[in-house]
Amino acid sequence: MKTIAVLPAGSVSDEAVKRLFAGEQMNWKHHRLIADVFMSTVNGVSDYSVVPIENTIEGSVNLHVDWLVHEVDMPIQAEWVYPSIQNLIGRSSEAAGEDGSIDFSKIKKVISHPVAIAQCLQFLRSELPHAEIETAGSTSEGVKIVKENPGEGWAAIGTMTAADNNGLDVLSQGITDHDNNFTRFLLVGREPFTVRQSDKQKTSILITLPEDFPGALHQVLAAFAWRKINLTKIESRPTKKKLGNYYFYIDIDMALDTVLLPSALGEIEALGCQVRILGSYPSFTYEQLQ
Ligand SMILES: O=C(O)C(=O)Cc1ccccc1
Repeated sequence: MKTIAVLPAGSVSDEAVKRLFAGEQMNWKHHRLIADVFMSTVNGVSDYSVVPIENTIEGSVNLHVDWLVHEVDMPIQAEWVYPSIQNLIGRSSEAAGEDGSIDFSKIKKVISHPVAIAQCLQFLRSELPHAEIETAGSTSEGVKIVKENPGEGWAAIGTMTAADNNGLDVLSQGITDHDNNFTRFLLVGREPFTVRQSDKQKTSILITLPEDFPGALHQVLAAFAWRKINLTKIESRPTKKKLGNYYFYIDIDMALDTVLLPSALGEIEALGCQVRILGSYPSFTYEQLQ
């Protein structure tokens, strides 16, 4: 049986990976922090780690991209999309106004994962401008902290599953600032993912440009363009070695063994660029996982 490292039970990641492996017997290893989720697979304790990498509202989760790029050398084996529906969770008894309805002014502190907080900023600003905001390692950790501290008037942002698991109330449902809030997750590990098949394959690469080469990025993009290779994402991130030095994180809509792609990467290397393959893997839409 395969072992999967993921943020705690009731987190968005935990709900998401259970959809990817629906119907399979797996051994789950829950970790409080994303660093521990990564290290579990690096150290051979788990077969795969689950990494939320990008969100409709927040864009890339930079901390997680940086872990993938700088801290570990573990290939991406699958990607899939899952909705992040966030809710304000606490105790109705502590948040009840005179007439029994929820009175947000009674909530003194809101605790959650930074990405979940970022997804609900407008809600927090309009409904809870007085509340202190505290970050946690995951949404489910925030909910657990609220459970463990009755009488404080604290609330968390998290999933319905976490509210149920901890016997807390949903004070406000669906509080993200935009509907259609989806998160893209990566499965990283040493072995290919074979539980499901997809007709869509993607490849992720990092490209570092040579210094003092005007037009280098243009030439890199040209190598893809004239072969009609579709890029689904390109993002620059600091190399962390020197201020102003960047690498490019590129997602390509094609498997690595498709003839055109190795030739494009060869051309890019011939320009003097460094190319690192982060993985070539099946991609699943939310609909495919129903
Ligand atoms: O904290 C969680 O529940 C996570 O899985 C991280 C996260 C937070 C917000 C959106 C997507 C993933």
